[in-house]
Amino acid sequence: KPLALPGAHVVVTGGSSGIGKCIAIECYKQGAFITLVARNEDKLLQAKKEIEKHSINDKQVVLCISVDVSQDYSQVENVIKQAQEKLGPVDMLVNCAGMSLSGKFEDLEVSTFERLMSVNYLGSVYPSRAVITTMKERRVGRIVFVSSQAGQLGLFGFTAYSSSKFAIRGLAEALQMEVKPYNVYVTVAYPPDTDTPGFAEENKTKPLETRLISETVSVCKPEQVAKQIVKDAIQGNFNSSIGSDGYMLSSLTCGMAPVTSITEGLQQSRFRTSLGKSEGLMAPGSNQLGQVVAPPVTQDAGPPSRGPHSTHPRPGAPERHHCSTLVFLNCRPTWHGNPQWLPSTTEVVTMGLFRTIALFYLGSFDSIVRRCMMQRAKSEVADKTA
Ligand SMILES: NC(=O)C1=CN([C@@H]2O[C@H](COP(=O)(O)OP(=O)(O)OC[C@H]3O[C@@H](n4cnc5c(N)ncnc54)[C@H](OP(=O)(O)O)[C@@H]3O)[C@@H](O)[C@H]2O)C=CC1
Ligand SMILES: CCCCCCCCCCCCCCCC(=O)[C@@H](N)CO
Repeated sequence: KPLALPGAHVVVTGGSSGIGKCIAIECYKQGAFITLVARNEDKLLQAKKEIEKHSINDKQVVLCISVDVSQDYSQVENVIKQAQEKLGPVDMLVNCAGMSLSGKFEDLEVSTFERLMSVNYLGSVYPSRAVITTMKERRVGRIVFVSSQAGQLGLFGFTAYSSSKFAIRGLAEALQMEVKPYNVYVTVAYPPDTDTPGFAEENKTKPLETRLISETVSVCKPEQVAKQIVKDAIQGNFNSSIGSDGYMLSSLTCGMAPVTSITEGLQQSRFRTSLGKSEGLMAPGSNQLGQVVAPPVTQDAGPPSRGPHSTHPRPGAPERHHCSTLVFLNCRPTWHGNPQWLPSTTEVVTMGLFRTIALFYLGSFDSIVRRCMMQRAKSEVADKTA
């Protein structure tokens, strides 16, 4: 059953900026009471003012509490207690506080690994640990973790960041298995690069390779990311991703992630919609080094009508389901168990296609790395001769 946001208490860590702020706004617009958690008090008050502009009734409240979520569990526990005293038990916790630092493995300080692990990982453990008992007792709750596409695959420059975002997934999978019988649902979001103050900050020190690789997929608006996350959290979907590349990444890296909702299977319809917009995967263009990074298979830019997701059967093909959500749902009708556990032929074919596309991406990432290396070698020679 979807969580009803009107009157619900939503705690958003990292709610004073970027994606977290947009999530808070999205929930507030739907009638929730909000607690914002972050360190800087000025930013918190600023965000509170901005969020309050979107109120839909005069009872709604935005509470701000300043704390570092990565430092001391008892502090975080206290903050949650304060929030619950003022606004009642937490219905939804969004762990969005986080940061990114990139650089080559040997250039990153050892302390950076510790820092990212404590902010991104422990900073998600502490608030979750502080709300879980009450959620289980009440048989109500949503816990959202904000990972990243870089939490689904490791990329050049992200040795410290990716590992801290991968850790979140292990936590989330194990936790979901524990709390599902108590009607508490966990969501992990894997956003792509998103236009936020944090992203601008990160870009100041990003290695060229990391930037070029990231540029093969487009930058998202935080409002769009927030909308998707809130929607998936309300539904209780374990996975939350954006766009056609996000969908493919999630399919390819799903491992044995829990299937918490039938509507998750319906993501197929979303995939078709995002392909139709011909963004991301279909129009990556070329990068700074003048090299086309689009995998060859996507060059014709016409998969919505010709890809394996077409709802129109090829001429002469036997007619199958007239279901737009073909991939996950065309299970054999004689199957008496949960149809979700049985892959269809279409799904098997689709996964093969995704894997093939992924190999093209990986190939283009390798050549970006190689070209950057050669470019550097060249300019070093030029510097010496000059
Ligand atoms: N933007 C992007 O491209 C992507 C971002 N993400 C993830 O989404 C999340 C939000 O990112 P984004 O909106 O860009 O980030 P911003 O830097 O814009 O916002 C980060 C928020 O987290 C708070 N915060 C940071 N560290 C702490 C801490 N130790 N304790 C409490 N609060 C903290 C900040 O407030 P304050 O500094 O005052 O504490 C701020 O409110 C992060 O986890 C990020 O890794 C994932 C994929 C892509
Ligand atoms: C078949 C599948 C193909 C998929 C291709 C995937 C391409 C991946 C590019 C990933 C860009 C990294 C995003 C990290 C965002 C982030 O977390 C930071 N911006 C944080 O601030």
